[in-house]
Amino acid sequence: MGAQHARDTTVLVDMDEVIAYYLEGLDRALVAADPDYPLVPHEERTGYAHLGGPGFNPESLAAGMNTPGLFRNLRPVEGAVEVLREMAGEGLNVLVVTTPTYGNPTCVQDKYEWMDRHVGPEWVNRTIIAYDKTVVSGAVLIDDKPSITGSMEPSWKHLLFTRPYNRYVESVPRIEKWEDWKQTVLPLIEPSYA
Ligand SMILES: O=c1ccn([C@@H]2O[C@H](COP(=O)(O)O)[C@@H](O)[C@H]2O)c(=O)[nH]1
Ligand SMILES: [Mg+2]
Repeated sequence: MGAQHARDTTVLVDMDEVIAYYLEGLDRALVAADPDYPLVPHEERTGYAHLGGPGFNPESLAAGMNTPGLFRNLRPVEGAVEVLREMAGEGLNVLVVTTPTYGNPTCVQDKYEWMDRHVGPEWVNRTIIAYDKTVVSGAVLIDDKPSITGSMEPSWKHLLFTRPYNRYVESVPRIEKWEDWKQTVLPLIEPSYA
């Protein structure tokens, strides 16, 4: 049996900070692990890895990141679930691609359960949990991380999902909010969709 979808019509979508508010959940876990943890206001984050204020304790950060259940309780980003369904409804092959937190004992299961609960059971097997996103084939990857590298030359074009800490990045085309998906995603995929 041949492949059902062409790479050219495959849209890859990141999870943390793109469809689910990871940092909100992390802040809750950090304060629970260490009530004195110096949280960084999200608007003041200067980079992807800026997860602690002055004098933060790396052990507290690890305890927060590895808190069981952290990934199960994240709030969906406004419009994200609707757009995932809308893109799929337009015939695009939509896959969610997300990096796990290795030290968090429930991260992988939580991510699948989150997809089941918020997007629908048919999306569980559309969810790829991978450290190396470059091995996943697609036309576009919508991701908030400014630089995504791995073992391969990616097949996809990176569309940067705007978050406060990546607003200084100029080298990557961006999508500001989910309602802009048609103007930003469609021109990067098969011309017949644009
Ligand atoms: O601002 C952030 C957001 C996430 N992380 C860590 O990365 C993974 C998820 O990575 P994706 O690139 O969104 O797939 C998350 O589990 C955290 O461990 C981060 O360090 N900073
Ligand atoms: Mg992300």
